[in-house]
Formats: sequence, C-alpha cells, structure tokens
Amino acid sequence: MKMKLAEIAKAINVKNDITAWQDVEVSSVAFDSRALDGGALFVPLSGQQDGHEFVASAFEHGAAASLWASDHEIINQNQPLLVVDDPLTALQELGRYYLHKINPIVVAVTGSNGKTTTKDMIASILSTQMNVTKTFENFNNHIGVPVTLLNMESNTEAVVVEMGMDHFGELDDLSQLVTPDFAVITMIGEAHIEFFGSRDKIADAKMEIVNGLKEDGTLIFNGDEPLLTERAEKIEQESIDFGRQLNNNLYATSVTTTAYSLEFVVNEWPEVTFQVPMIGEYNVTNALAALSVGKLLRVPVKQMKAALSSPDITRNRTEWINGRAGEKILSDVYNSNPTAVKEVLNAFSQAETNGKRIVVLGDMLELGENSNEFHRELASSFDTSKFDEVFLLGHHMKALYDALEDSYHEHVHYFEADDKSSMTAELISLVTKDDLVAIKASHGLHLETVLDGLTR
Ligand SMILES: CC(=O)N[C@H]1[C@@H](OP(=O)(O)OP(=O)(O)OC[C@H]2O[C@@H](n3ccc(=O)[nH]c3=O)[C@H](O)[C@@H]2O)O[C@H](CO)[C@@H](O)[C@@H]1O[C@H](C)C(=O)N[C@@H](C)C(=O)N[C@H](CCC(=O)N[C@@H](CCC[C@@H](N)C(=O)O)C(=O)O)C(=O)O
Ligand SMILES: Nc1ncnc2c1ncn2[C@@H]1O[C@H](COP(=O)(O)OP(=O)(O)OP(=O)(O)O)[C@@H](O)[C@H]1O
Ligand SMILES: C[C@@H](N)C(=O)N[C@H](C)C(=O)O
Repeated sequence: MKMKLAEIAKAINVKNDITAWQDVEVSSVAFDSRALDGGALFVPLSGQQDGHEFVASAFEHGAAASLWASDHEIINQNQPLLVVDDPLTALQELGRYYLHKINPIVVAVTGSNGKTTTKDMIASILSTQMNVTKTFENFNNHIGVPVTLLNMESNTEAVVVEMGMDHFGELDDLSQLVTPDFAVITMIGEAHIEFFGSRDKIADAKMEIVNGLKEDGTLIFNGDEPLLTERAEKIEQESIDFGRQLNNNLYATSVTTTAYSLEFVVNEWPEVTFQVPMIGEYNVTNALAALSVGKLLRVPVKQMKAALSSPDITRNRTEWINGRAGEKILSDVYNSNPTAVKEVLNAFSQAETNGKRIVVLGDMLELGENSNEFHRELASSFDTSKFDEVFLLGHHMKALYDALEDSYHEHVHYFEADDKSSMTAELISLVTKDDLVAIKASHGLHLETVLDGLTR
C-alpha cells in the first residue's frame, strides 16, 4: 500500500490535527516493531503487553507513523501519531477503506482444514493472469485479514483472503469486512469443536462467510459434506460444489498418489492430467476448490495445470524435509485435529521406504470434553504393519498410548508435553538414514522445536 497520512486520517476518523505530517507517506502496516519495513504505519495492539510500549522502538526501526489510542497519554508530541479510539478497529477500518480504493476481485477461503493450502493454490492459479495478493502464511483472523488487505499493491487485481475462526460471529465480521466475490468452504471437520459442541454448529459458523458475500457472488463448497450441501441450498447467491463424489460440479477421476505427488483428471477437462507435487489425497479436494475458482474467473486450463504443478505452498503443511541422519521428515507442525491426523497418517502409510516409518504426534487441542475419545479413536489409523515406531506427546495423547500399548509394546513411546527434549533425544537415537518420520501436533505443542532437533 502507499498512502499519505492526510488520506489515512480521513479514512479512519483520526482525532488529532496531523496537518504537520499530512504529506508523510506510509508503504505498509506493522504490529510488531521487531518486524517492520521502513515507512510502515505502526499499529500498537494489546496482547500480553501493550503495543504502545513499542511505538518508540517502531520509529527507531523505521516506522514513518504510528496509530495511538486516545485513552493513552501521548509521551512524544513531535512524532507522526494518529490518535484513534481503538488501533485495532482503526486497522480494520483502514483495511476496508483501502479494499474499496483498490477494488480487486475478493476470494475468501475458510474451512476446518485446507484453508491455507487452498488459499495458496487459488493464488497460484490466479497469478497466471492477474496481479494477486494473498494472506501471508496463516494471518487469518481479525488482525491478519486487515493486514492482508493493506498488503495489497495499488495494481492488485485479486486478493485471496484466508479466514479462520474458533467462535461464532468471527467469520461474520470478516466476511462483512471483505465482502467477497467468491466464498470457498473447503470442508467441515472438528477443529475448535470445543467452542461449538458439534460439527453441525461448526457448519453454521462456517456459513457465516456468506453473510458478506456480494449479491452476485458465488459460494464454492465441498459437496461431499451434507452439512454444507443442505445449507448451500438455502442461500440467495449462486453456489457450486466440488468434491470426490460424481454428483459434484467439479470432481476428480483416475486419482493416483505417491508420497511426493498427486495425479488426477477432472470431469470438466477429461483431456488434461493435473499433477500436484504434494502428499495427501485430500489435496486433490483442495485443488478442486482452487480449480472451481479458476474456472469461474476463466483461467485457461493449461495455465491452471501449470500453476498446480508448482504451487507456492506455505511451509509446515505436510511438506517433506530432510533430517540430519538422512531420514525424510513429513512435517505438519502448524496445527492438528482428528480429520487432519487421519488424512496425514493415511498418506504417510503409503510412503515407500526400506527403513522404519516413525510417527510423532502431539496433542490435538480445543476438542472439548470428548478430547480423550478423539485421541483414542486415532488408534484405528494405526497398524504395526504400517508404522514401526510411535512417539506420543501431551496429556491427551495418553489415551492413544493406552490404546496402542497392547499392539505396539515397546515400540510406542509416551512423553508429557513438557518433556519434548527427552522425546527428541530418543527419536535421534532411533532414527537412521532410510527411515521416514511423520510429525504433527497442535500449534500449542510447538513440535517445531522437535523438528529443529531432527534437522539441525
Ligand atoms: C496482538 C498480537 O499482535 N499478538 C501477537 C503477539 O502475541 P502476544 O500476545 O504475545 O503479544 P505481546 O504481548 O508480546 O505484544 C503485544 C503487542 O506488541 C507487539 N510487540 C511486542 C514486542 C516488541 O518488541 N514489539 C512489538 O511491537 C506485539 O507484536 C503485539 O502486537 O506475538 C505473537 C508472536 O509473534 C503473535 O503470534 C501474536 O499474533 C496474534 C496471535 C495474532 O492474532 N496474529 C494475527 C496476525 C494472525 O492472524 N495470526 C495467525 C494465527 C491466527 C489464528 O490463530 N487463527 C485461528 C482462527 C482464528 C481464531 C481467532 N479467534 C483468533 O483469536 O485468532 C486458526 O486456528 O487459524 C498466525 O500467526 O498464524
Ligand atoms: N481438504 C482437507 N481435508 C482434510 N484434511 C486436510 C485438508 N487439507 C489439509 N488438511 C490437513 O490439514 C493440515 C493443515 O492444512 P492447511 O494449513 O492447508 O489447513 P488450514 O485450514 O489452514 O489449517 P489451520 O487452520 O490449522 O491453519 C494439513 O497438513 C493436513 O493435515
Ligand atoms: C493457531 C491457533 N488459532 C490454534 O489453532 N490454536 C490451537 C488450539 C493450537 O494451539 O493448535
């Protein structure tokens, strides 16, 4: 973004006189003084600490201006400060203003699983013929979405916005903020079910993404999910479905999978074979969602095929990386929930190896009162013929450990959540160059530290 403070002051109803700084130009927004580009507009947000404590540091690191909450006493009157009631609200209002100024096509993506991957695939497809801005990594909430909007360059033609939620009302707010032309729902799983109680309620919350959908907009949804099909039939806007069942608008045929790639044909283009360099048959479904958007925006199929053959995918989403001992690690440590774990284990079990298949799982969080049952149920994905060693970390994984002990004996290893170092040490002692390791846990377990131990 490039805007002068005079324009920003009007857009977000600034309380103070900024005439002295009206021609100061900002070229980005930032909420962390430790990670900002020169010329940024700093937005002091409240977390464990008050972001206002870091405004001076932001200026030292090159910020051109900063928002400032009106209930905070101004310490330095000589700096370009824009006084507002609430910096977060001001950030969102500025995002809305800038979105309407640039006026790109807006694609919003949500779903229990597959949001980030599908967002990346859509952006790769649209980038073959448009200037595209997409959500940075997983910046998908009430802070991340306005930051995404404000990251747009002035020539942006399409913005692909990932939208996350873990409570009712959050997608409503985000959808009303971005007013999408296309709203994509990847699937309904059990992520954050602790705050909803059922998948049915999760589906209700996910459908909030339609609340801001333009009248001539389109809902693109996973037609294999009855909870979505029954809700999509009730909306006013157009809706089209995708999925593996043959009654979908777009579906895949002749799918072949390896540990490193997927190959499939889609009903709409029987003469084309798509290749995606990723593991996990669920990524065929994500690709079908992305192809649905590309088709609606008339991207030529050859361009879509090329885009999916080398998509720009965010890290730590079922990606293969090399371990220090020569092993190959399937890293999926950003987050976890039952459907995602089952999908990854299924894919991992098909990966060829002359060595051992080692599974490392950390707790799946926010699953509510049935959490232990969700963890115990993962046992159905295990078989000593598929996986040779199992490492489990965290309080809830004890339920899975108890379920596997009789079949795995000394080949199942349990560790408390605060004992990652012991698990890492035992893993390192066990792994050899021919082995494959799959590693997955909820964000809160921070298994990336175990990954570091295996790769550094
Ligand atoms: C408010 C904020 O910025 N938080 C970030 C901060 O967390 P923390 O509370 O520790 O901040 P501090 O108290 O340390 O500092 C307060 C502020 O001061 C800034 N600051 C600090 C020190 C300093 O030297 N200079 C500074 O400027 C600091 O930046 C704070 O602004 O730091 C964490 C570590 O970097 C960040 O992770 C944290 O960011 C929060 C989580 C955030 O929301 N970031 C968004 C940009 C974002 O989109 N993050 C996504 C994850 C979003 C997510 O969890 N999505 C859910 C679904 C939606 C759930 C929704 N209900 C929700 O609440 O999010 C999902 O399941 O996907 C990401 O990071 O991937
Ligand atoms: N369509 C899908 N169906 C089921 N599981 C999926 C699907 N797509 C991805 N996954 C699983 O979810 C994990 C996270 O994928 P991705 O980051 O794309 O989803 P996300 O919705 O952004 O997740 P999060 O909300 O945790 O960031 C993958 O590594 C895989 O285990
Ligand atoms: C990323 C964040 N919203 C999230 O999903 N947290 C869960 C509980 C986790 O820690 O994995």
